[in-house]
Amino acid sequence: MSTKKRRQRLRTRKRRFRQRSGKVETTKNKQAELQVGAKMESPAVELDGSFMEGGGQILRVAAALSCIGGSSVTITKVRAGRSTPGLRPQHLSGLQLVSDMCAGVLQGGAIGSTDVSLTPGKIRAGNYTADTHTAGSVCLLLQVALPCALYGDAPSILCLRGGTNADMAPQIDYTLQVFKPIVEKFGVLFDCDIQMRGFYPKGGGEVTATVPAVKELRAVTLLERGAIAKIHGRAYVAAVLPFKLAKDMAAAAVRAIRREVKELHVNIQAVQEKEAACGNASGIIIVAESSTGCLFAGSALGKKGAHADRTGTEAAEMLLRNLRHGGCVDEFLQDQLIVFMALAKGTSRIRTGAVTCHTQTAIHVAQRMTRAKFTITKCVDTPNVTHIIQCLGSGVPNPNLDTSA
Ligand SMILES: Nc1ncnc2c1ncn2[C@@H]1O[C@H](COP(=O)(O)OP(=O)(O)OP(=O)(O)O)[C@@H](O)[C@H]1O
Repeated sequence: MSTKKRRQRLRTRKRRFRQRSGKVETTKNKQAELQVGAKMESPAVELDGSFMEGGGQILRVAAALSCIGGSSVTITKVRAGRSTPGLRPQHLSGLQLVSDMCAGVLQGGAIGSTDVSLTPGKIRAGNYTADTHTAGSVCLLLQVALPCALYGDAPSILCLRGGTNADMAPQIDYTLQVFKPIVEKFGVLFDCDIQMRGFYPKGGGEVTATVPAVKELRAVTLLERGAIAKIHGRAYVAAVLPFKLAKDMAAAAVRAIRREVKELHVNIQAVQEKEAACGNASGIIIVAESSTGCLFAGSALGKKGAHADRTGTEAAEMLLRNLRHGGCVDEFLQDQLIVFMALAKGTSRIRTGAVTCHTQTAIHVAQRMTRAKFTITKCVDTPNVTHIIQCLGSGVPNPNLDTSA
């Protein structure tokens, strides 16, 4: 027998002996210990779904942080603040998606359910599909799944189906032009392709997001607004709606913005969506960029019987409202950044206008689910009143990636 083989045999014998005497950690033992450890470190959390905002956002923030942190979460009184309480298709598909991504156990996962719990397992990278089968927002599916995908062991590909431009949710253009460049500052990199736009009531939209895993997220400081340097936008009509509606929306929006912002050229493109759109719809998104890289948006969707002018003006007024306050993010981005602030390593500071109820709710959930600590400071600098949301993040490293590499 060769020396090499003899040594190998000896090592095997020694290991068997240590196993019998309980001195060695087999992979199985290690996993069991880790699981017990994870459970001990991450106690189950119970959340009241009617708290403050009382809507779907509580579910998304809680489920994403449960997946990443390993603590099970139970949410009672789901969406009690809404006229149709309980899980709707978008919320249910989002929960099922993250449950799949972390090989978790989802209880109460049914339309209308008002009590739901998620017991997460380990996040596994892969190709995942979620379909709301309605016009439920694909951007809100991304909102719950993106943080989880970041904590996988490799890149994940998410195929998300539903509405790309839905009401009361980010339009996909917002996700790509406002949300994406800002979360990149935390180290959140993803690509997103729009295969098909989908609208109310049919849905039928599809986007594919490719999300690389991260080792950890970094803290972000956004305190200086700078000057508004650029305003551009997109007014669209899809399918059989006349192109004139898009032009009218764009023109009305430009007129409204010009009343307050006189020194900048405002470029809003009118677009007719043809092949890659499912259903009749119209809408507009306008984005303003500041000299320090802050991004703000105003958006609106055309409604049956409403004039295109009205839709354009509505989006412009939303944008102007967000330009007036002097903060560095708009009223929607605030709440969408809370999860990343909570997960990041170090202290993030973000100047905002009035702190929204969605943001306060997200902070409440993030503090229940992680060790992150948030404070909000009001700053009066006449005529502006802004707030600084500060967060000492929990600095959660990705346990699924080899951080020594
Ligand atoms: N016009 C908009 N532009 C960008 N983001 C938006 C816009 N409107 C809403 N959002 C974002 O969409 C999310 C909506 O969360 P919310 O919980 O209200 O919706 P939901 O999941 O559809 O649940 P519910 O039906 O209970 O309201 C928030 O993150 C909010 O910031």
